[in-house]
Amino acid sequence: MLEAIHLHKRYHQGDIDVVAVDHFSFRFPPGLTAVVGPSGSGKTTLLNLLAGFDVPTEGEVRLDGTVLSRLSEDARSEVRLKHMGFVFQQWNLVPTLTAWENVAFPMMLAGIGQRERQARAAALLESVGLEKRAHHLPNKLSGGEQQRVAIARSLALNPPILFADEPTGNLDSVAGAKVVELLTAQAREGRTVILVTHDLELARKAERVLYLRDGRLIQVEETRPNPEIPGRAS
Ligand SMILES: Nc1ncnc2c1ncn2[C@@H]1O[C@H](COP(=O)(O)OP(=O)(O)OP(=O)(O)O)[C@@H](O)[C@H]1O
Repeated sequence: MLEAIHLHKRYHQGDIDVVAVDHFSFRFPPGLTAVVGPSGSGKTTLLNLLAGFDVPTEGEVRLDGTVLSRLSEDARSEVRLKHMGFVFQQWNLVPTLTAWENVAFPMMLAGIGQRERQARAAALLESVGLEKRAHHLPNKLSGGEQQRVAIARSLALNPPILFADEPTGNLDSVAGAKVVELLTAQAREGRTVILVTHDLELARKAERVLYLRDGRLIQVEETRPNPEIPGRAS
């Protein structure tokens, strides 16, 4: 379980202090949670704190009880490798590697043997509908296809948590809808998926929407009942 407790992040910009995240507390349950807010409201800073890329000025992020900011940077990298997957607005695929090699790459870093890498990369590309594009280089794929490769890659080590920061920002609406469908499918499988977006329509496809303003969590909207929670009407 990923949990933010009184998370606070202040930056110094010259003589002034900027509060990017202001005493944010939330427990992220499994399923799809969207984070929305205007530009500068702290969405990316929040994501960086939750993933342990950055450390808070006050407060803490706990992952299954472990406080991320008390770990060394190396230990936080290890936690990310084992527990978190990332999908960004820019697909960040390695341009000289094929779709298949891009998906297999994190598995190589994690020391997974070649046969298992082959089988898992093939299954992941199939799950995003790209088995026929496995041997294409990224520049031979459309933006939507590249993003689907990035999703397959983010799942390579089977992380329980998936962060997606504006994953549809560079895509047309059809390709964007497909990406959100894939993220929703991951959430249904029990992953904790955190989607940062400007797009309210997209956000409302999530089970809950967190509204940020000036770094503060101003509203939590439950958009649809979670069928996993007994006793709630569907
Ligand atoms: N490294 C930094 N140093 C100083 N100020 C920063 C830094 N990173 C972010 N900020 C400030 O913190 C605030 C929140 O920024 P952040 O990028 O988290 O917002 P955002 O909601 O992700 O914006 P956008 O939607 O435009 O990406 C802004 O006022 C920004 O200028």
